[in-house]
Amino acid sequence: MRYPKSPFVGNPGLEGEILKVNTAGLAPLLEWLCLTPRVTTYRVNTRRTCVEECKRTVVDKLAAIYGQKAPKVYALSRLTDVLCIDPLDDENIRPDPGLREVIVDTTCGAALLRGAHIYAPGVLAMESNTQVNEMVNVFADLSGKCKRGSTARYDSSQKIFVGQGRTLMQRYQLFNNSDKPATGVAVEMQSNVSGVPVLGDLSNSDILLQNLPSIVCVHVLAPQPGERVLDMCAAPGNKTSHIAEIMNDVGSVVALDSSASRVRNMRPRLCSYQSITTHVFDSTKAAAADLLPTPSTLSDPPFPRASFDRILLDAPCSGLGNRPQLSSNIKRPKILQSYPHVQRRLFAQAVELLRPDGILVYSTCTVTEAECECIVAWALKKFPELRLVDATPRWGGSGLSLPDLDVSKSRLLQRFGPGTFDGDGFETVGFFIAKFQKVA
Ligand SMILES: C[S@@+](CC[C@H](N)C(=O)[O-])C[C@H]1O[C@@H](n2cnc3c(N)ncnc32)[C@H](O)[C@@H]1O
Repeated sequence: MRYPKSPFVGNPGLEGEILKVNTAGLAPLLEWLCLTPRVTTYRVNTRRTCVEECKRTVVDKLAAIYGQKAPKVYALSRLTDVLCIDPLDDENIRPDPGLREVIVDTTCGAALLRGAHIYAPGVLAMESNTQVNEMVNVFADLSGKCKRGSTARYDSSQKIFVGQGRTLMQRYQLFNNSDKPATGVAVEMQSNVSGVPVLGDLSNSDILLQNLPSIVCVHVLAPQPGERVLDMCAAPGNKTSHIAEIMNDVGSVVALDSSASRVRNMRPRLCSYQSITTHVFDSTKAAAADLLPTPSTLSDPPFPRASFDRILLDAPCSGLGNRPQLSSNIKRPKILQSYPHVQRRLFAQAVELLRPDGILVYSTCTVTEAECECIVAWALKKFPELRLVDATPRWGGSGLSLPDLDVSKSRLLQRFGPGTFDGDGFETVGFFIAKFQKVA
């Protein structure tokens, strides 16, 4: 089967929700969402190490796997904490008819195309008699109809070839019906059709696997040592740690998230930063108009008005910028329509909490007008005290223009989408960044 040209096959109602004004861009956008960003990026914790040091480690790992064919690893001239890994040159692999098959769902398939291995919960089906250490063809099931644990070959026109791997587990370990589901790598990928090197995730306290726009986003916020910074929707904390690193861990970074389990999971990773405090808190209630700033009111949410120098609102969103998207989990327009409501509520709190002259960055990992440019247009109308400022450093393209957001304003935004290459010429996931300053 051919790769899909839209993550919403057969769902025109949903497609219609994505770009309502700039409809000419819709078809290229949908096709682009299905494709894999082929450059892998890591953010380097420059408080602990440097890009050159990490580069040496990654180069050695790649050489051990790919020898002479190892892809290029390089730093970026304008972002001093990013390490990039190019795709392999000649990945033109096809399914080998002599091999047995493993089937994964589309979420797992997307991760494999970006260089991951298959973890046990990701395996939907493995043919009977597959042995440990056996090479297998790996397919992703686009239809969602493959039965978990099935033993027969999954004959479907709706499966796409993703790559080949070597099994580390057998069927009885994967589908054992016990209270303790299997964990760990089930199939170690050897190759994939995207050509993204199969490294798994090398993240540790020195480097973090992170998409380039997420790294750019915190540079746009540009926090300064000694400042008081609020990260309103912080979990899993990837941008929170970046904020603290740029501030040299000096000042105060307050990380809020409404999900208790997500905060619990991010705490161990953030506890080595002196400047970060984390709270389980609903940020739609983060501002308390009647509080005066005192050491105690500043330490726990809700917070007094105008009590932060900078605020990052990396809002909950439809996540449609994630690439590749072989088939979207969002099936109904109503779900898409629900996000702007909470985004506006969070935004209104951010404006209250920001001090005069302070900086607010609004970002999403999605591509819909309603969650990106429309929120900016709404905010500029609703809060005359805000002015839009240039979202630099710039790696994505301009925002889209709308009837109430002219080109002079949309140029200040940063949208990562089809055809918007960053300075070094590679494509990323979809993302949106807007930067505001509160007029004193
Ligand atoms: C896009 S994720 C944030 C990613 C994070 N900034 C990072 O880079 O690691 C959005 C987060 O918003 C949280 N969230 C949703 N509604 C919220 C609310 N009302 N208050 C605080 N957090 C909320 C979700 O639990 C989720 O963790």
